[in-house]
Amino acid sequence: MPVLPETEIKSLLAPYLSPINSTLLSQLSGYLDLLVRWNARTNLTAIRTPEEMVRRHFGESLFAAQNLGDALPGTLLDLGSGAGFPGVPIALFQPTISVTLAESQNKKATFLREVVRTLGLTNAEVWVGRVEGLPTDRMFHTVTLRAVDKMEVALEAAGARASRQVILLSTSASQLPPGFIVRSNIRIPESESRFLLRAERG
Ligand SMILES: C[S@@+](CC[C@H](N)C(=O)[O-])C[C@H]1O[C@@H](n2cnc3c(N)ncnc32)[C@H](O)[C@@H]1O
Repeated sequence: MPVLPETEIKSLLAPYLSPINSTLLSQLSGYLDLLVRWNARTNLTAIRTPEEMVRRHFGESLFAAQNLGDALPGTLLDLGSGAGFPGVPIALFQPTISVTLAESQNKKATFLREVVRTLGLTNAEVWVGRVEGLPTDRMFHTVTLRAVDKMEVALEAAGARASRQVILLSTSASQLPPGFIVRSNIRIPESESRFLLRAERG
């Protein structure tokens, strides 16, 4: 039995992504099952209910994927991916992008590998470790950041790896990596104070 019926996942996601195709819906359902099961024994996310996981984690990530659309070419680094947000939903939504999920905590990286394997995500790979440890010449068109602690340090690492743009899913646009300019800043649905910000290399 899935944790939530697909019809319920679809209606919870409606403010963030609509319409939603049946392949994506079934992949998200599989992802949710894994997340709930793993989260019961190892702490991957502080959000505990499946409904909130769908709204907050899947919804915000898919909202970014849909709104950025053509602005998401080539390669993407999800810095501090945690349980896969926003990188995994973006990889599911846009199979033409090659996504690297970077996560320094082993238990979360192990979960990410399981997600990639179970969902058959051929356009995603997992980097276990801090992004600062990636080969120095490894650059990405886009770097995404969501809820990463020590934002100043994370922004510097993001700026060093992004050849084109950084995407922030956060409460504030007060900080950006040096040399980047805000191109768009959209409020996330069902939230008063969370924004999807895109900043390009100036
Ligand atoms: C609060 S979690 C958020 C995870 C996810 N982005 C989300 O929105 O649910 C932040 C994650 O970033 C990881 N992290 C922080 N700095 C990192 C770095 N420099 N390289 C790789 N992972 C990092 C931490 O291990 C942690 O799992």
